[in-house]
Amino acid sequence: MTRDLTIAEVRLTPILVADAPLLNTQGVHQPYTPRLIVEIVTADGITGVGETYGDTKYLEPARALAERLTGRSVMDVNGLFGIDLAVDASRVEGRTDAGGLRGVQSAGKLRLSVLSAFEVACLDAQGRALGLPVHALLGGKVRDAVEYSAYLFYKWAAHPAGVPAEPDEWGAALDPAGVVEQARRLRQRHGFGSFKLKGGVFPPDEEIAAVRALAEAFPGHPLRLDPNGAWSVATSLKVAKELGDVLEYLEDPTLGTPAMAEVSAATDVPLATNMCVTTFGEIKEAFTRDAVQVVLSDHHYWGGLRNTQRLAAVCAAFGVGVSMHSNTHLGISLAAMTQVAATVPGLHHACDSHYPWQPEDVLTERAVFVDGRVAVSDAPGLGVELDRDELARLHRRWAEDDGWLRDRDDAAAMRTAEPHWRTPVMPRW
Ligand SMILES: O=C([O-])C(=O)C[C@H](O)[C@@H](O)C(=O)[O-]
Ligand SMILES: [Mg+2]
Repeated sequence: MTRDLTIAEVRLTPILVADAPLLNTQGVHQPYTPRLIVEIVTADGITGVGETYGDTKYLEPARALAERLTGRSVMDVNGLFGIDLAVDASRVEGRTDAGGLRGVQSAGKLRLSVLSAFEVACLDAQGRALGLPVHALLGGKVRDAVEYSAYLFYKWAAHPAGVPAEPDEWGAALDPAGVVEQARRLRQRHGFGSFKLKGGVFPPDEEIAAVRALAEAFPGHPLRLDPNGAWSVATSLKVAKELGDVLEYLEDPTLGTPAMAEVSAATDVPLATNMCVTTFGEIKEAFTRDAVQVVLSDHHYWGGLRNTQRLAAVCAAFGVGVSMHSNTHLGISLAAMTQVAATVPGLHHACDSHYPWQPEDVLTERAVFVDGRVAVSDAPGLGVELDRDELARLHRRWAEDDGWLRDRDDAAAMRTAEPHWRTPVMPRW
């Protein structure tokens, strides 16, 4: 049967999803975070879905792109990336994003972050039309399940008093015992075998103590610590020395490729990054200086699933490991991450995912972790179905917001509890 894969309609639905009071070096997560759900509908009535950041700066170019897609084919993904998509560079150029902790912002990265959701939606639609899973469109899976790590956060028991929020079931984690307890619960619930602690929140000695406590509680399990560049070179080396025997890798201990290269030259602990290598243009300097040993890809800002595969190929050529970074995301993105991760031969580290922290989703069925792994779906497309009632409910929440939650800002969220808080000057320690 011949199908008409012409794009007939594009639907964009910005939503606000509940988020826990997770701490990072910039501040704390807001009680709700913006995401954008993209639906691409073909003339035949097949709908493909994608997901990306939902802040205003992403919504504006997403709307402009959506308007230009009708009449094109969902098969024309190369053409999609050729569309001249204007983004307002003055909103991003040279700035660090206010919560995402994904390195320096640029117009190019913003553009790719938008395009990635459309690419995923096109691939989902293609797969549904052809009766093939997305991994088959990407060359085929090399594994049947993708391993994820438990993403541990220092956190408050609740969002600040007076701030509307959903109930939190996890409690506080503000010291080594709290971190270990959180790790135990995440492992119990999802079977995770490796653990990543989001650091840069407390002075390094406290975070070293938390990682030591994890090593005692989970002997032999891979551990990572990620302060998002909050440390100087000297502090990074001190932490590397003290934790070298238990760390799988240290993630972005310090900011920028030159400083990472200095740390890397003086320690045997592998360094991972989702901050100094975030675009193809940043690879050459980082790899030739041996600044990083593992790149944490993120299909959102690397520009989709095919670019993730390209990144993995470049990493393989340089003998650099590859794994995946995560921001707050829902099940569409988890499905996309799992589909592409299934196709990457040299994926030797468990991927990051915030998904366990998201009590809400826009899918009819939540993704499940078994032994810390998500099974690779062989159903057509991404293998997920939208829950339209839930999508509408989360969109209403976005529509009714007065604007303060529509742009993620972890420092602003922190100020609701600590009015004098400012985004810290780096390095903090
Ligand atoms: O460096 C990382 O792994 C991240 O940036 C992940 C997230 O942004 C995380 O730190 C967060 O959401 O607070
Ligand atoms: Mg990181």
